[in-house]
Amino acid sequence: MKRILSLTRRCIQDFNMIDDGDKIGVGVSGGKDSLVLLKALKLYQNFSPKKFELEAFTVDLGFDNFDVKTIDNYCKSINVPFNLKRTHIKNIVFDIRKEKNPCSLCAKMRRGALHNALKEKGFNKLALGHHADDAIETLFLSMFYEGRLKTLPPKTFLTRKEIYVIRPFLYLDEKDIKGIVNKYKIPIVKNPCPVDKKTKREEIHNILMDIYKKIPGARDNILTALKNKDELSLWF
Ligand SMILES: Nc1ncnc2c1ncn2[C@@H]1O[C@H](COP(=O)(O)OP(=O)(O)OP(=O)(O)O)[C@@H](O)[C@H]1O
Repeated sequence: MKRILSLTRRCIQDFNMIDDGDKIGVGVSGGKDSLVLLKALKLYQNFSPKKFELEAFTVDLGFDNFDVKTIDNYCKSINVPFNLKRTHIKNIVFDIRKEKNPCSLCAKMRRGALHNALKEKGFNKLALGHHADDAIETLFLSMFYEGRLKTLPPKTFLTRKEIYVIRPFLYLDEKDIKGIVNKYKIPIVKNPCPVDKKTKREEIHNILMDIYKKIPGARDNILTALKNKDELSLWF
Protein backbone atom coordinates (compact mmCIF):
# COMPACT_ATOMS: atom_id res chain seq x y z
CA MET A 1 0.00 0.00 0.00
CA LYS A 2 3.00 2.28 0.57
CA ARG A 3 3.84 2.33 -3.16
CA ILE A 4 0.20 2.96 -4.08
CA LEU A 5 -0.09 5.84 -1.62
CA SER A 6 3.17 7.39 -2.72
CA LEU A 7 2.25 7.28 -6.44
CA THR A 8 -1.27 8.52 -5.67
CA ARG A 9 0.08 11.43 -3.65
CA ARG A 10 2.53 12.33 -6.43
CA CYS A 11 -0.20 12.26 -9.06
CA ILE A 12 -2.54 14.36 -6.88
CA GLN A 13 0.20 16.93 -6.28
CA ASP A 14 1.59 17.03 -9.86
CA PHE A 15 -1.84 17.85 -11.26
CA ASN A 16 -3.10 19.89 -8.34
CA MET A 17 -6.10 17.61 -7.96
CA ILE A 18 -7.23 18.42 -4.42
CA ASP A 19 -7.94 21.73 -2.69
CA ASP A 20 -8.93 22.54 0.87
CA GLY A 21 -12.66 22.09 1.44
CA ASP A 22 -13.21 19.81 -1.57
CA LYS A 23 -16.09 17.39 -1.44
CA ILE A 24 -14.81 14.41 -3.38
CA GLY A 25 -17.08 11.62 -4.56
CA VAL A 26 -15.39 8.41 -5.68
CA GLY A 27 -17.20 6.62 -8.50
CA VAL A 28 -17.33 3.05 -7.22
CA SER A 29 -18.34 0.32 -9.66
CA GLY A 30 -17.51 -2.53 -7.30
CA GLY A 31 -14.53 -3.44 -9.52
CA LYS A 32 -10.97 -3.60 -8.24
CA ASP A 33 -9.76 -0.19 -9.43
CA SER A 34 -12.44 1.93 -7.83
CA LEU A 35 -12.57 -0.07 -4.58
CA VAL A 36 -8.80 0.27 -4.16
CA LEU A 37 -9.03 3.99 -5.07
CA LEU A 38 -11.61 4.47 -2.33
CA LYS A 39 -9.37 2.77 0.22
CA ALA A 40 -6.29 4.73 -0.95
CA LEU A 41 -8.06 8.10 -0.79
CA LYS A 42 -9.44 7.26 2.64
CA LEU A 43 -5.88 6.60 3.86
CA TYR A 44 -4.55 9.67 2.00
CA GLN A 45 -7.12 11.81 3.83
CA ASN A 46 -5.16 11.18 7.06
CA PHE A 47 -1.93 12.81 5.86
CA SER A 48 -3.09 15.06 3.02
CA PRO A 49 -2.00 18.68 3.46
CA LYS A 50 -5.37 19.66 1.95
CA LYS A 51 -8.46 18.79 3.99
CA PHE A 52 -11.33 17.23 2.03
CA GLU A 53 -14.52 15.22 2.46
CA LEU A 54 -14.85 11.79 0.88
CA GLU A 55 -17.89 9.68 -0.04
CA ALA A 56 -18.56 6.77 -2.39
CA PHE A 57 -21.09 6.97 -5.25
CA THR A 58 -22.34 3.92 -7.13
CA VAL A 59 -24.61 3.94 -10.16
CA ASP A 60 -26.76 0.83 -10.30
CA LEU A 61 -27.27 0.25 -14.03
CA GLY A 62 -30.27 -2.00 -13.39
CA PHE A 63 -28.74 -5.42 -14.12
CA ASP A 64 -30.08 -8.34 -12.09
CA ASN A 65 -27.76 -9.63 -9.39
CA PHE A 66 -25.74 -6.45 -8.96
CA ASP A 67 -24.29 -6.96 -5.50
CA VAL A 68 -24.78 -3.52 -3.92
CA LYS A 69 -24.69 -4.96 -0.39
CA THR A 70 -21.03 -5.95 -0.69
CA ILE A 71 -20.06 -2.41 -1.79
CA ASP A 72 -22.15 -0.88 1.00
CA ASN A 73 -20.56 -3.17 3.60
CA TYR A 74 -17.06 -2.43 2.33
CA CYS A 75 -17.70 1.32 2.59
CA LYS A 76 -18.96 0.84 6.16
CA SER A 77 -15.87 -1.20 7.02
CA ILE A 78 -13.56 1.65 5.99
CA ASN A 79 -15.87 4.32 7.36
CA VAL A 80 -16.83 6.05 4.10
CA PRO A 81 -20.47 7.15 3.51
CA PHE A 82 -22.05 5.27 0.60
CA ASN A 83 -24.49 6.73 -1.96
CA LEU A 84 -26.46 4.63 -4.43
CA LYS A 85 -28.09 5.96 -7.59
CA ARG A 86 -30.54 3.48 -9.08
CA THR A 87 -31.15 3.79 -12.85
CA HIS A 88 -32.79 1.98 -15.79
CA ILE A 89 -29.74 2.28 -18.03
CA LYS A 90 -29.61 -1.46 -18.77
CA ASN A 91 -33.25 -1.41 -19.77
CA ILE A 92 -32.85 1.58 -22.10
CA VAL A 93 -29.59 0.43 -23.74
CA PHE A 94 -30.23 -3.32 -24.08
CA ASP A 95 -33.99 -3.87 -24.03
CA ILE A 96 -35.54 -0.74 -25.56
CA ARG A 97 -32.81 0.52 -27.95
CA LYS A 98 -31.22 -2.89 -28.47
CA GLU A 99 -27.87 -1.19 -29.13
CA LYS A 100 -25.42 -3.22 -31.24
CA ASN A 101 -22.50 -1.39 -29.61
CA PRO A 102 -23.94 -0.73 -26.16
CA CYS A 103 -20.77 0.42 -24.38
CA SER A 104 -20.62 4.01 -25.53
CA LEU A 105 -24.27 4.88 -24.77
CA CYS A 106 -24.13 2.99 -21.47
CA ALA A 107 -20.93 4.79 -20.41
CA LYS A 108 -22.40 8.14 -21.42
CA MET A 109 -25.58 7.58 -19.41
CA ARG A 110 -23.59 6.23 -16.47
CA ARG A 111 -21.39 9.31 -16.46
CA GLY A 112 -24.49 11.54 -16.57
CA ALA A 113 -26.08 9.69 -13.63
CA LEU A 114 -22.86 9.88 -11.64
CA HIS A 115 -22.39 13.61 -12.24
CA ASN A 116 -26.00 14.30 -11.26
CA ALA A 117 -25.71 12.20 -8.09
CA LEU A 118 -22.66 14.21 -7.02
CA LYS A 119 -24.25 17.51 -7.94
CA GLU A 120 -27.42 16.70 -5.95
CA LYS A 121 -25.28 16.23 -2.82
CA GLY A 122 -23.16 19.33 -3.42
CA PHE A 123 -19.95 17.48 -4.33
CA ASN A 124 -17.47 19.35 -6.52
CA LYS A 125 -15.02 16.60 -7.55
CA LEU A 126 -15.45 13.13 -8.98
CA ALA A 127 -12.55 10.69 -8.61
CA LEU A 128 -12.37 7.79 -11.05
CA GLY A 129 -10.28 4.63 -10.78
CA HIS A 130 -8.49 4.77 -14.16
CA HIS A 131 -4.80 3.78 -14.01
CA ALA A 132 -1.81 4.00 -16.37
CA ASP A 133 -2.81 0.91 -18.35
CA ASP A 134 -6.28 2.38 -18.95
CA ALA A 135 -4.60 5.56 -20.24
CA ILE A 136 -2.41 3.59 -22.68
CA GLU A 137 -5.39 1.56 -23.93
CA THR A 138 -7.39 4.74 -24.42
CA LEU A 139 -4.54 6.29 -26.40
CA PHE A 140 -4.51 3.38 -28.85
CA LEU A 141 -8.30 3.09 -29.00
CA SER A 142 -8.49 6.79 -29.94
CA MET A 143 -5.81 6.43 -32.61
CA PHE A 144 -7.13 3.21 -34.14
CA TYR A 145 -10.86 3.90 -34.03
CA GLU A 146 -11.20 7.70 -33.96
CA GLY A 147 -8.09 8.95 -35.76
CA ARG A 148 -6.97 11.19 -32.97
CA LEU A 149 -4.23 11.30 -30.38
CA LYS A 150 -6.08 11.45 -27.11
CA THR A 151 -5.95 9.86 -23.68
CA LEU A 152 -7.58 10.10 -20.26
CA PRO A 153 -6.77 13.50 -18.73
CA PRO A 154 -5.64 13.62 -15.07
CA LYS A 155 -7.98 16.52 -14.29
CA THR A 156 -10.83 18.06 -16.30
CA PHE A 157 -13.50 20.58 -15.51
CA LEU A 158 -17.01 19.83 -16.73
CA THR A 159 -18.33 23.32 -17.36
CA ARG A 160 -22.00 22.38 -17.68
CA LYS A 161 -22.04 20.42 -14.42
CA GLU A 162 -19.37 22.50 -12.68
CA ILE A 163 -17.62 19.37 -11.49
CA TYR A 164 -13.95 18.44 -11.75
CA VAL A 165 -13.13 14.88 -12.78
CA ILE A 166 -9.85 13.66 -11.30
CA ARG A 167 -7.93 10.42 -11.87
CA PRO A 168 -5.49 10.00 -8.94
CA PHE A 169 -4.39 6.49 -10.04
CA LEU A 170 -2.88 7.47 -13.40
CA TYR A 171 0.67 6.77 -12.15
CA LEU A 172 -0.30 3.26 -11.04
CA ASP A 173 0.07 0.01 -12.94
CA GLU A 174 -2.80 -2.43 -13.05
CA LYS A 175 -0.61 -5.04 -11.38
CA ASP A 176 -0.09 -2.77 -8.33
CA ILE A 177 -3.85 -2.66 -7.87
CA LYS A 178 -4.25 -6.43 -8.27
CA GLY A 179 -1.59 -6.94 -5.60
CA ILE A 180 -3.49 -4.77 -3.11
CA VAL A 181 -6.78 -6.55 -3.78
CA ASN A 182 -5.19 -9.86 -2.84
CA LYS A 183 -3.24 -8.54 0.12
CA TYR A 184 -6.13 -6.65 1.72
CA LYS A 185 -8.82 -9.11 0.58
CA ILE A 186 -10.86 -6.30 -0.97
CA PRO A 187 -14.29 -7.73 -1.87
CA ILE A 188 -14.64 -7.37 -5.65
CA VAL A 189 -18.18 -7.39 -6.99
CA LYS A 190 -18.80 -9.35 -10.17
CA ASN A 191 -19.57 -7.08 -13.12
CA PRO A 192 -23.11 -8.04 -14.17
CA CYS A 193 -22.76 -6.61 -17.71
CA PRO A 194 -23.12 -9.27 -20.46
CA VAL A 195 -20.52 -7.58 -22.69
CA ASP A 196 -17.90 -7.25 -19.95
CA LYS A 197 -14.50 -8.47 -21.30
CA LYS A 198 -15.82 -8.66 -24.87
CA THR A 199 -15.03 -5.10 -25.86
CA LYS A 200 -12.64 -3.29 -28.23
CA ARG A 201 -10.76 -2.18 -25.11
CA GLU A 202 -10.19 -5.82 -24.18
CA GLU A 203 -8.89 -6.51 -27.70
CA ILE A 204 -6.44 -3.60 -27.47
CA HIS A 205 -5.44 -4.82 -24.01
CA ASN A 206 -4.52 -8.23 -25.44
CA ILE A 207 -2.64 -6.68 -28.41
CA LEU A 208 -0.65 -4.50 -26.01
CA MET A 209 0.21 -7.51 -23.85
CA ASP A 210 1.72 -9.17 -26.96
CA ILE A 211 3.67 -6.02 -27.81
CA TYR A 212 5.05 -5.77 -24.26
CA LYS A 213 6.28 -9.37 -24.53
CA LYS A 214 8.02 -8.65 -27.84
CA ILE A 215 9.38 -5.20 -27.00
CA PRO A 216 10.56 -4.99 -23.41
CA GLY A 217 10.43 -1.36 -22.35
CA ALA A 218 7.59 -0.47 -24.74
CA ARG A 219 5.13 0.16 -21.95
CA ASP A 220 7.46 2.49 -20.03
CA ASN A 221 8.30 4.35 -23.23
CA ILE A 222 4.62 4.87 -24.07
CA LEU A 223 4.08 6.35 -20.60
CA THR A 224 7.15 8.58 -20.99
CA ALA A 225 5.79 9.76 -24.35
CA LEU A 226 2.46 10.63 -22.69
CA LYS A 227 4.20 12.85 -20.16
CA ASN A 228 6.72 14.41 -22.55
CA LYS A 229 5.03 17.57 -23.74
CA ASP A 230 8.27 19.03 -25.18
CA GLU A 231 8.77 16.15 -27.60
CA LEU A 232 5.66 16.25 -29.73
CA SER A 233 6.72 15.92 -33.35
CA LEU A 234 3.58 15.64 -35.42
CA TRP A 235 2.48 17.13 -38.75
CA PHE A 236 1.60 20.60 -37.64
N1 LIG B 1 -21.52 1.84 -11.97
C1 LIG B 1 -20.60 2.74 -11.59
N2 LIG B 1 -20.86 3.56 -10.55
C2 LIG B 1 -19.95 4.47 -10.15
N3 LIG B 1 -18.75 4.63 -10.74
C3 LIG B 1 -18.43 3.84 -11.77
C4 LIG B 1 -19.34 2.85 -12.26
N4 LIG B 1 -18.75 2.21 -13.28
C5 LIG B 1 -17.54 2.78 -13.44
N5 LIG B 1 -17.33 3.75 -12.53
C6 LIG B 1 -16.12 4.60 -12.38
O1 LIG B 1 -15.51 4.77 -13.65
C7 LIG B 1 -14.18 4.20 -13.64
C8 LIG B 1 -13.89 3.55 -14.97
O2 LIG B 1 -14.88 2.62 -15.26
P1 LIG B 1 -14.59 1.29 -16.11
O3 LIG B 1 -15.89 0.73 -16.49
O4 LIG B 1 -13.59 1.62 -17.16
O5 LIG B 1 -14.04 0.34 -15.01
P2 LIG B 1 -12.67 -0.37 -14.71
O6 LIG B 1 -11.50 0.27 -15.40
O7 LIG B 1 -12.88 -1.82 -14.87
O8 LIG B 1 -12.55 0.03 -13.15
P3 LIG B 1 -13.18 -0.73 -11.91
O9 LIG B 1 -12.20 -1.84 -11.62
O10 LIG B 1 -13.24 0.31 -10.84
O11 LIG B 1 -14.53 -1.22 -12.33
C9 LIG B 1 -14.18 3.22 -12.47
O12 LIG B 1 -12.88 3.00 -11.97
C10 LIG B 1 -15.07 3.94 -11.49
O13 LIG B 1 -14.36 4.96 -10.81
